[in-house]
Amino acid sequence: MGGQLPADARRRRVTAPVLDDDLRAALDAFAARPRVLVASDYDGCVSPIVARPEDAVPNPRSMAALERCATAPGAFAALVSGRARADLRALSGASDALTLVGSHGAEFAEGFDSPITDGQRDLLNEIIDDFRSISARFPGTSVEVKPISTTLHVRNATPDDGAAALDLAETGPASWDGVHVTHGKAVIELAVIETSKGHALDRLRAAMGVDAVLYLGDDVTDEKAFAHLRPGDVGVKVGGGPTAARYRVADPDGVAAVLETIASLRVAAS
Ligand SMILES: O=P(O)(O)OC[C@H]1O[C@H](O[C@H]2O[C@H](CO)[C@@H](O)[C@H](O)[C@H]2O)[C@H](O)[C@@H](O)[C@@H]1O
Repeated sequence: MGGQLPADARRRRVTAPVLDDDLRAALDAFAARPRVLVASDYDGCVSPIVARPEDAVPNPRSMAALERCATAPGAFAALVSGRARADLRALSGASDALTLVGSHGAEFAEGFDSPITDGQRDLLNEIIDDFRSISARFPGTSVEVKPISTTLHVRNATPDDGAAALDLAETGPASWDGVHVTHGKAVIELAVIETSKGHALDRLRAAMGVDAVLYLGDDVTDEKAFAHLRPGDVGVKVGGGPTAARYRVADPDGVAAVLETIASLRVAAS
């Protein structure tokens, strides 16, 4: 039939998106560096975006590839997520070989750099109360509570209700002193300390002593990570939208293809 791909190519498209030549060349060069860190965002990258945050299961191909990277000589692997670190561990099922950073880059295995003050704890509780009042008014919205932040989810609300709920959050607690605002996919998130996935990558780069970093991300918060990449690093934006990343894949299957490629190259090299 005119224009139809051969059966093996159709199968390949479903199971393994082909990486474009520029990205494939960048991955080859990256994998040849002596010490590397392979890091990815979780939601929208290793896991597809789903209706309920608690249902965000990982793509097993991506997790297997990350685990292979983590145990290959000279390679490290990390998940850097907006999730609470404990939730990230539970959802991803990551082994201890993987480095997990939660709370948008602020929460490491050792905890936070400095514990939040009593004043910040009170502020967080006020924001949570306000979010809960907003959520009670708009069906389909929900509130996620994390160690230093809270998220108002509107994915399951009608467009009008979602917009109204977000507007109340913006004009309410998002405008309070000491509150740090992150916009995401059908969410607004308010934190009581500043967070940065870019600073998290800097810290991992120094601690691991790596020559290059690969980072995959799909959301606004990942732009802080892309902004901290250096020559020889590889930034991969997942999906559409403006980005500072040089490369792009379409979706979590593309993420799996990137991670499997790096894992195979590193294992083959060893
Ligand atoms: O940095 P990430 O790992 O990408 O985390 C960002 C936020 O992800 C979660 O929310 C997003 O994914 C949900 C599940 O697919 C989806 O329902 C929601 O609409 C998305 O915004 C998570 O719940 C947040 O806490 C993270 O900050």
